Amino acid sequence: MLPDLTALLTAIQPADADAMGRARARQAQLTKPAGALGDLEDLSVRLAGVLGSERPDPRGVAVIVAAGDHGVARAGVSAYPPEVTPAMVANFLADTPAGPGGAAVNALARAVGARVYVMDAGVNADLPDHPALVRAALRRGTHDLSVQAAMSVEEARALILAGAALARRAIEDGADVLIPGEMGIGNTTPAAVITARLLGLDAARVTGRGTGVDDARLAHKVAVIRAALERTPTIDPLEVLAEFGGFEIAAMLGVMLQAAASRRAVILDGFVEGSAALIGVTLTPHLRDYLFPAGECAEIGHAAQLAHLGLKPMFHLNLRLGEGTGGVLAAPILLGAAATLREMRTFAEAGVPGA
Ligand SMILES: O=C(O)c1ccc[n+]([C@@H]2O[C@H](COP(=O)([O-])O)[C@@H](O)[C@H]2O)c1
Ligand SMILES: Cc1cc2nc[nH]c2cc1C
Repeated sequence: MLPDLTALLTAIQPADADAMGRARARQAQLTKPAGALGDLEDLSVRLAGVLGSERPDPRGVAVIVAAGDHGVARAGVSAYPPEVTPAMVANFLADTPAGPGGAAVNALARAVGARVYVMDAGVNADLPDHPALVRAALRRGTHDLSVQAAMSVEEARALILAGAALARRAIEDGADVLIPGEMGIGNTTPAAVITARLLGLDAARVTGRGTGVDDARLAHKVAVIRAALERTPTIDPLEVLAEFGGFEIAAMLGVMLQAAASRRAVILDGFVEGSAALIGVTLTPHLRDYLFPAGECAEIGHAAQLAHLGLKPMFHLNLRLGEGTGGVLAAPILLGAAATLREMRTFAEAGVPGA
């Protein structure tokens, strides 16, 4: 394996089991009926393990939206044309009366106080300079994964490291909760190929409607995904990423790996993020300790990803947008879980009978 990526993977250690033990004990003494905070209790204990404290006090929340285009998008697998990808990057950066960015992720991030970072990981157009645009593109769009490798392993590695570098910047800027997000017309196709290969599932079980393809396009999409899977039998995670992935998927993987190496929490949005996470846990199983799935998204195949990760989503809102939107919406839930451990009093402290 390549040395800098090896160092990043080696730095990912299991979550702090002692802190989790103390957090679990503390949750049991807080002023509420036993178990009454439901799934927030487990979330708070897992976050205690990530941040190494039974009173976790996460600072900021950052969403890193990586954009990339896909050769396979020309094969008719999406309901929208690839020109949408660079146009949406401009939308993420646009001046609007409400503030910077006119996309769903911008509006939701403003609503919950999350900071938005935007990366060109390899879109199809020359983007105008913008102070908030992080340039990491090696070329414009991947090759068509149904006929050849989407990218080289070297390109995959470079994008992973670019994602990791931007995650380090977000952490330096104050983020303890990181949300990888993505924009890329066609990218539910690479996500489905990666998921089918790493989970050993048939293409039809993991191929969803993405932006909303009709039945005919869905059948064509399954055939394109089968063609990709038949091209190569590799199960090596970096090769799977290079053969079938996208530049933004590689960048999101880098965000996840750096967050875990730096002991920060990662909120997982949808199916495309899930495909990056599957590659990540195949590279290093400890990554799982740092992942917090937001909602179960409407894309079929997401449930199989979450089952493989052994992680429970926080809500079911039938989101199927991407951009990190579900992750941003989940941030207040995770921060709320931390606040219970940190700020609630115990039965003994509050003098409430019934401990
Ligand atoms: O991540 C998801 O769960 C998700 C599900 C459906 C659609 N998307 C978004 O829609 C685009 C991919 O859909 P498609 O049909 O072009 O493959 C891409 O820009 C994603 O951000 C994302
Ligand atoms: C408009 C639009 C916005 C998106 N955001 C994420 N994927 C998207 C796909 C489309 C088509």
